[in-house]
This record gives sequence, structure tokens and C-alpha cells, in this order.
Amino acid sequence: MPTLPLLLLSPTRLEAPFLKGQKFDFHGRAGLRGAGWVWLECGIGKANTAATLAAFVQRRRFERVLLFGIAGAYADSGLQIGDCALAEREIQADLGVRDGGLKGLGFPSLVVASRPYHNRFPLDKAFTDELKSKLGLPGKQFLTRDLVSENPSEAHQLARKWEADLENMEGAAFAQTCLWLGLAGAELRAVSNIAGVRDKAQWRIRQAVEALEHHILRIIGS
Ligand SMILES: O=C(O)c1cccc(C(=O)CC[C@H]2O[C@@H](n3cnc4c(=O)[nH]cnc43)[C@H](O)[C@@H]2O)c1
Repeated sequence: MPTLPLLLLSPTRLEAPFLKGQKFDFHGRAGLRGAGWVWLECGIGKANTAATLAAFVQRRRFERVLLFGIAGAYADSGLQIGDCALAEREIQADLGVRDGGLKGLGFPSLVVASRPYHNRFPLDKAFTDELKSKLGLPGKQFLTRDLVSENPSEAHQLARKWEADLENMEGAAFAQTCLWLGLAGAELRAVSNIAGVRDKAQWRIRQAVEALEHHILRIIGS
């Protein structure tokens, strides 16, 4: 059993309104301390996420880190609005050449224990499997990019090209940072919208956050 607190990250505090704990501030990011867990807002996007996680764990000990938040589901993923899933792996879709990603440039973005990683980063298998079975959730392929899909056709092409189920803006940076620093990382997302649908009237952020609340409170045992 882990004795160190679980580190929880979410891009914004709007994705974690249900967490109650002792407030703290980390370089302008909101944080909370609870019994057996610490939550930190990491900011939207890859640079915010990687920098915040790396800076925060530099002087604090954690073994397990869970990124959670809302996401867009690709139409053929089998996921509906309000559904949750855990990442089996994250795809960094912005790096390298259009056809071939970083392999097309001929070098990896990360090497850990002699293994090269280009655009695909696995989440920690043991931690992810434990959460899948505890929460009864599926494992899916998550894709991360800086720009959100702006129409169904763009979303469809990305999903097909990368064989991805779900789109977000932080996860690949999180997975890469966890691999690099030797942290056991898992990622839980709730579907707030269908990727490529920009009409906010069709988004269900509250429903997605309620789904996150259900699972996160089970994880931290509240
Ligand atoms: O204005 C838009 O068209 C638009 C489209 C998608 C997402 C946004 C956001 O402001 C949310 C960014 C935030 O939430 C995650 N997220 C949620 N849905 C998606 C998505 O379909 N594609 C990418 N990211 C999504 C993301 O991880 C950010 O943290 C606005």
C-alpha cells in the first residue's frame, strides 16, 4: 500500500469544485491538501502541465499522480457525453512531421531505460489497471494537442490517423513528465463534448464534472 500522498492534478479548478481541503498557493496555482492526497491546478495546455508537475515534485515526494479533467470524445470512440475513461496511453499529436510524427524527424522526444518514446506515452499500467477495476471504467487511447478540433471532419481525421478515442490538451505532457521523472501516472477524463463540436450549447461540463466527482471521491475515499 502506498504511504505517500496521492498527487491529483487538474487543468483548472472548475474541474475539481468537489474537493475540500486546506488551501495553498504554488506560484499562483491553486492547491488543496486533504487526508492522503494533495490537489494542484496545473493550468491548461502541455507547457503548463509539464512545468507545474515537474516544479511541484522537485521538493516533495510522491509515487502516484492522477491527472483528471474534462475532454472531447471522438465520434467513433464508443464514449458518450458524461462517460469517463482512463488513458492506456497518450498521444502527443503536435510533434514532428505531419505524416510520421517525431519518428519522421529521426529522433525520440524521450529515452527512459534505453527505450525511445516518440509521440506515444504509456500511463502506468499497474496504477491504471487498479483504477479501471476499482471504478469499472474502460481504458482508452487519449490524444493531446494544442489546438482543439474545430469541426467534425478535423476530429474524424485525427481520430483515424492516430487511432484515438478522446481529445484533450494536457495528457501527453503529463504522461511524458511522469515517465521521465519515474512517477506512476494515471489519467481520468470525463467526456464533456463530442470533439469537433464547437456549439457550447451542446457541451455538458456540469455533467462531466459530476462524473469526475463520483470517481475522484471514491479514489480518495471520501
Ligand atoms: O471554444 C472551443 O471551440 C473549444 C473547444 C474545445 C475545448 C474548449 C475548451 O475551452 C476546453 C479546454 C479544456 O478542456 C479539455 N477539453 C474539453 N473538451 C476538449 C476537446 O474537445 N478538445 C480538446 N480539449 C478538450 C482540455 O483538456 C482543456 O483543459 C474550447
